[in-house]
Amino acid sequence: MLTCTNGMPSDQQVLQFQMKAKINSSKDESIQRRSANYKPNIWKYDYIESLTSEYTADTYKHAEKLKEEVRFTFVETVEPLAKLELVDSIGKLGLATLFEEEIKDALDMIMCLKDNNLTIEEDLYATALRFRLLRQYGYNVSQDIFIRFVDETGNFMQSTTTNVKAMLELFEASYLALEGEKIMDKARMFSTENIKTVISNSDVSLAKQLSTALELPLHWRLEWYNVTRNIHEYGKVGNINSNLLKLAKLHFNMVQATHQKDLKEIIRWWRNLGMARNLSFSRDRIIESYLFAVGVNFEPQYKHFRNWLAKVCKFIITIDDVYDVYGSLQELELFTKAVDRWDSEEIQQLPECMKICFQALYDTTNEIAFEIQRVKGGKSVLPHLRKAWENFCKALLVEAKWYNQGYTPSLQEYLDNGWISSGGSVLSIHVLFGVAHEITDKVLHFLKNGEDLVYHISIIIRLTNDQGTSAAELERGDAPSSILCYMREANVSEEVAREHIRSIITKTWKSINNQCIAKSLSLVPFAKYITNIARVSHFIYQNGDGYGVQDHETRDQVVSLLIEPLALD
Ligand SMILES: CC(C)=CCC/C(C)=C/COP(=O)(O)OP(=O)(O)O
Repeated sequence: MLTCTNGMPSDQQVLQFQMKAKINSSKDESIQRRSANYKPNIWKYDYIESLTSEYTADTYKHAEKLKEEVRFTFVETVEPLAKLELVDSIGKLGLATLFEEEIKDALDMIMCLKDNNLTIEEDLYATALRFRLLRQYGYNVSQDIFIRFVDETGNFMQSTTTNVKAMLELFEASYLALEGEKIMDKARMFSTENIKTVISNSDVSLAKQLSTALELPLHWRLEWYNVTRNIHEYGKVGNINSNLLKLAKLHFNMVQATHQKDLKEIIRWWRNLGMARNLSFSRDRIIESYLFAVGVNFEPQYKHFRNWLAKVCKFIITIDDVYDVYGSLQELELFTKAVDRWDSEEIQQLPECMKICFQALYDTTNEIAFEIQRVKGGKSVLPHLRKAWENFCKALLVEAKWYNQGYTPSLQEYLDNGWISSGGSVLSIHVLFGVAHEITDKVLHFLKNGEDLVYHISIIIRLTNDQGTSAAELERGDAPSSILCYMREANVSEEVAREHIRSIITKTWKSINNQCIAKSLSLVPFAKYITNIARVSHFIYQNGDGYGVQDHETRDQVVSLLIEPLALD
């Protein structure tokens, strides 16, 4: 364990830890390989491959009937606040993709409303809900709708604090802020403080609900990852349209059944590839990689997309382990060169497992490029995929060099490289091609046009990953993380550095909101799915290394999302 005086490691301590695990840079067999001590995979592939879930034509007919009933509920619901709550429930129950037109009609109508048409009694709650939903669906509503809750000093009025529901909704709304929106900054600080006060004075169940909200705002969460919990909560409260709840359960099970089929295919691919056997130092986490892909896009018709993305996640992690755990600097330089030239001749001098890794990356990427071409048609994507892997490996090499030299960069220097080593660009480019209907010039144009969005999403991955994994990495003596860089640069404790990193995450989300809302990028489907990458990352690293360590939230999420169907009644 790294023990620090005043919470801060000394230069000597940091160096000691880095040296303890330093890679021997010779290439002969006596090389002293490191170990990250990753535990073996916990999932029984045979069991997952044996899962069956049958949905008959009758089930589909029943779901269609329920859909019609819910459509009718949209027509019947005329009161604005009730309409907003319906749209909110539909999203939280994972049904938004079934009612896109109805949601658009409802929000178009809400967008045109004058504020005083909303229920006076629940004014702040209704206003905040309206703001959040409109921005979530890409409408550029102004922060000024909150002005009437603010006093002459610019602060939110204390009289609003008595309504917990309103405070919570204000908190959620504040995370859809754009850069420079002062009222929304005040809203975030004011609601956070008040919710903390309520937590200290409330019963266990309310305190838990509020603490969960404070941990991660809705805007940073994936609706699909929370769907079973929401179905359960709505069922408990009991004040929800029963057709909506029935449809949500049925829809969830039907989607889960398609995911199980995809997952079996991925498992077969992974087992045949034999990488887990040959690269035993690396994390054998194919199920978590598939969960990642489901988080980015769960919609059943995007089967190919999930297949490609799960493979990409798996390679990001494996290659990261090759650079962080296994390879000597000389070996990593050769590996990077091979990826750069896309040529297996370059790897002949490498250890067997690195050859296998390169060959598997090479074959899989060529296959994905070929399949994208076959399924979508249009321009060739291979040069773009290659470039993304090349940049990723080059960024990992920079980190390996820092590590070898015992060098800790400034936070900015670290981030200038770390956004690329986060894998954000590799993931985003596959998302872009994976959801496009055809690879046209317009799609390729997004590679330039969407650069800022990809950068900010990558920063979120990098920082959430560092928040979740830096403690273990520090202990192992890995390359520096953003937290260590800031601790050393600003000479502050780990706690202060973590707070600073959290504030950069909040700021980065505002830039993402700017891209998606102010520049209307959220109307482009790619942007929505690319943004989901950041949300998956928040989930995975929220309480530690949810990817590498399989005994926490990620495992529970795999079970509830991919393995266990919901009881229908
Ligand atoms: C699941 C996916 C695709 C995550 C993307 C983030 C990433 C590059 C993780 C690598 O593992 P790590 O935790 O060892 O990170 P690093 O070595 O980059 O700090």
